[in-house]
Amino acid sequence: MAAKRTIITDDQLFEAQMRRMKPCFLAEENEFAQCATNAERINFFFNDEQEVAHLSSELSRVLPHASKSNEKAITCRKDGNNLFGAEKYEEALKLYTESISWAEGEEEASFAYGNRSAALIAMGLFQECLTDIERALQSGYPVNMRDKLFTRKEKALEALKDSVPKVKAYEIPQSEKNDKIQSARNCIELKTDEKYGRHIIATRDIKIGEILVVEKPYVVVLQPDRYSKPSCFCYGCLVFCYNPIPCTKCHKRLYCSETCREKDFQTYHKHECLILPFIDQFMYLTDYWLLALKITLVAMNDENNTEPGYRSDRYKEVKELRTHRAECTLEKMYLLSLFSTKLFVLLREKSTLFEEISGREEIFKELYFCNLLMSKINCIGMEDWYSHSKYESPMYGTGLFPLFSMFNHSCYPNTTWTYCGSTMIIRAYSPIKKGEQCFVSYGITFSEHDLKYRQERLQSLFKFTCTCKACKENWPVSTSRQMDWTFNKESITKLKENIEELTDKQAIPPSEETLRLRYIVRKIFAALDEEGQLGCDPTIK
Ligand SMILES: C[S@@+](CC[C@H](N)C(=O)[O-])C[C@H]1O[C@@H](n2cnc3c(N)ncnc32)[C@H](O)[C@@H]1O
Repeated sequence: MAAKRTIITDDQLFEAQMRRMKPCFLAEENEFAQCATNAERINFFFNDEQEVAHLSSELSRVLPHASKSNEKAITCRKDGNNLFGAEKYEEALKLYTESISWAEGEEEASFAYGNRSAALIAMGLFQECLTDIERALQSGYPVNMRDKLFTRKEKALEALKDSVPKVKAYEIPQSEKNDKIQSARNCIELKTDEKYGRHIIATRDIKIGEILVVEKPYVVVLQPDRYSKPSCFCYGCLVFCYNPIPCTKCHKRLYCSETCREKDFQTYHKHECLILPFIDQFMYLTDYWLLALKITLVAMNDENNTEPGYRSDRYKEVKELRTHRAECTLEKMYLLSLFSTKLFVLLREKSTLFEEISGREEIFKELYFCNLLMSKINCIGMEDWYSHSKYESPMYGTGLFPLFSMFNHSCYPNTTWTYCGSTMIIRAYSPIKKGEQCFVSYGITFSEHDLKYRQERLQSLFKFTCTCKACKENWPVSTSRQMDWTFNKESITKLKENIEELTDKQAIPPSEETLRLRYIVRKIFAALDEEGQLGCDPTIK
């Protein structure tokens, strides 16, 4: 969903394809309209021999890139050594990671693990250093060179002796867990009515800063920008780590641990890995299509947990998320089916997916198409506020959070969310009274966008007319940009005067100072979560 809640598909690319395909659509429109199910729509192309032959020949012209190469591994390791010699440890570390991901065999990788452990200890990352020393030893690091690893190990152990482990993740305390909603605190409930569909209601007064939800995603994917160069983001769970390990088959995907690698490989990457060398050639297959593929593969292996209540970790809830299928034009369905077919031909020719799902192909096609539509309404671009400066975009991933998807939109929302790795934390952004609905913003707020823009966007993307207070009363957009705020005595005094307004009085429309304060509050939430330093009491006093 736009900006913060990002639309995953590249709309302009899609529009361009629509224009290009218009004559084909018009020629086949009536025949295509006869298809009754999503699977039939995909089969309209998938069973068309001419179409498939054309796609296959496109594929046969593609030269796959090398997956592993010792030559590249050695070059990266040597370049890393030069940077290490110049005391540029962080840059050296990246090259050692690259060397590890290119290495064809364990022996070559062992050298880079050993060297990376030296960069890690120099950066004060003692635990990571110890892990890499173990990896180097297990991969066959030469016996006659092991002494320096053992010396380094002793130093790292010594440094770790008095350190306090960091709290890495927040969990809702057992006594406050919601017994009907898996990822929620016991201060909200799920309701349904005609105007809002399903929505979230506060079951008691909630103070600003209180945590409402701590939700693990059903599926996440890493933003291409974060894996195109070797970085420190885990492809499986998106956490930041300094000493990732690569997929054993390709150099393109890195993981925080063996467990994460194995889990991602078994559910998804074993198929993706085989089509990766070809995927760049099919520019229309953006990460949006791969996300829908990942959701579908996870769903096909869903063990059908029958526990009562609303759960974030099963397909039953995902299947019931909105798709707005009825509002989708025939032309759009035509194009979505055609593109899905292209992905399926690629998977059939280059991966073992279709053999594995033999007998369940039609279910797969049906689910894939639904997930494609559903992702657009429900998946969310994940943004980090602090660590992104080195990357092209603050977006580091895209995720599907089923409970988050139960929150409706307001242009002046009373909740906001941040991330700790791939876990989402939703907090009260203003005080919420018992019985009030909890809203998030779908990236469209009254302070940034005027009423006309908001209504048009929300209608075209999410198919509803917003009736929040800001829309009904046509509040003016903010005159000063929130980003312009700077810390100084005067600005802090002004903000202090407005804390009461933010926490108790709720002036309507809110003043510029209150808007700034909300912005700062959100930054504080993000800083707490990104650093993984959430305390025991998540309420701001
Ligand atoms: C992510 S879902 C939210 C949950 C949804 N109400 C449901 O029943 O599944 C987004 C959809 O909810 C509806 N929606 C969201 N905010 C709304 C609002 N303020 N008023 C009415 N409908 C809203 C729209 O249909 C939108 O496409």
